[in-house]
Amino acid sequence: MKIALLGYGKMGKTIENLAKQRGHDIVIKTNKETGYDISIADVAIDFSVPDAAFNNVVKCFKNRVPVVSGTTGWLDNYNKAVSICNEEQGAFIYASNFSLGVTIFFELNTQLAKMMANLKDYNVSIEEVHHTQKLDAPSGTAITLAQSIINEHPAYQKWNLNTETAHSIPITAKRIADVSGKHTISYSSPTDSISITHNANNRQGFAQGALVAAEWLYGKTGVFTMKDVLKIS
Ligand SMILES: NC(=O)C1=CN([C@@H]2O[C@H](COP(=O)(O)OP(=O)(O)OC[C@H]3O[C@@H](n4cnc5c(N)ncnc54)[C@H](OP(=O)(O)O)[C@@H]3O)[C@@H](O)[C@H]2O)C=CC1
Ligand SMILES: O=C(O)C1=N[C@H](C(=O)O)C[C@H](O)C1
Repeated sequence: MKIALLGYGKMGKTIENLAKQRGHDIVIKTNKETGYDISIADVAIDFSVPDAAFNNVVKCFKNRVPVVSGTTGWLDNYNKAVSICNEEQGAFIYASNFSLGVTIFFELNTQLAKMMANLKDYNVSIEEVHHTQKLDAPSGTAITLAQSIINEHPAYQKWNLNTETAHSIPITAKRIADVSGKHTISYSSPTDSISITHNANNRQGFAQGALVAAEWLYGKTGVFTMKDVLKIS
């Protein structure tokens, strides 16, 4: 496939290397909003910055170029993007975390929240740790995890960053040099605790998941998730 990389930073470069190994051609790599013709690409992969992602994906929809986006911190505009994608008959996959392990971890989190829903002694908390260049906090992955718990657990209605309030899931965000991404969900009672953790050893897993998603999306129309790509029911 001819791939456009919208965002050529840490992730863009990691995806470029893996895409070449998988036999793809990189026809656009850009850190800017303008100055390229997106229609020459078979598929676009957006790992840019929160302020740019919405415009990047809309440009792809309007040019009927399927687009995979992993950029976090722009999800207030996600529903608008979905509407435009459907109007323009585009193709779109967004994931706050493309690693195959996290796609499974999201399912474990949902199942654990269901099991904990009636156990009033346990309080949940989320911790995420990332490298110091990360622009957004909490991470997109932590927000996805919190939202799934809120959907399943009657005690929680919202999440809070670095503060604890009633009916709220506390999320702690830590920034430590060179950490690719670590997420832990903990349920603690006065007598014991249960934690599940996903740790990204490097960025290869995110890149692999994004490329698998792009290969799957090519030739399709509609809005999908990684559960569709990996056939998780
Ligand atoms: N979903 C997932 O699995 C993952 C998501 N991410 C997310 O992906 C995003 C990128 O991460 P990462 O590569 O580490 O970040 P980087 O900062 O290394 O790269 C982002 C790049 O986007 C560029 N950029 C700025 N404006 C635009 C624009 N208008 N169009 C295209 N590119 C632009 C920046 O250029 P300049 O420096 O010149 O401003 C920079 O090179 C983040 O939001 C991060 O949270 C990261 C890893 C995994
Ligand atoms: O910025 C990053 O690096 C990452 N961002 C994503 C997020 O915000 O969840 C995914 C991953 O944890 C790496």
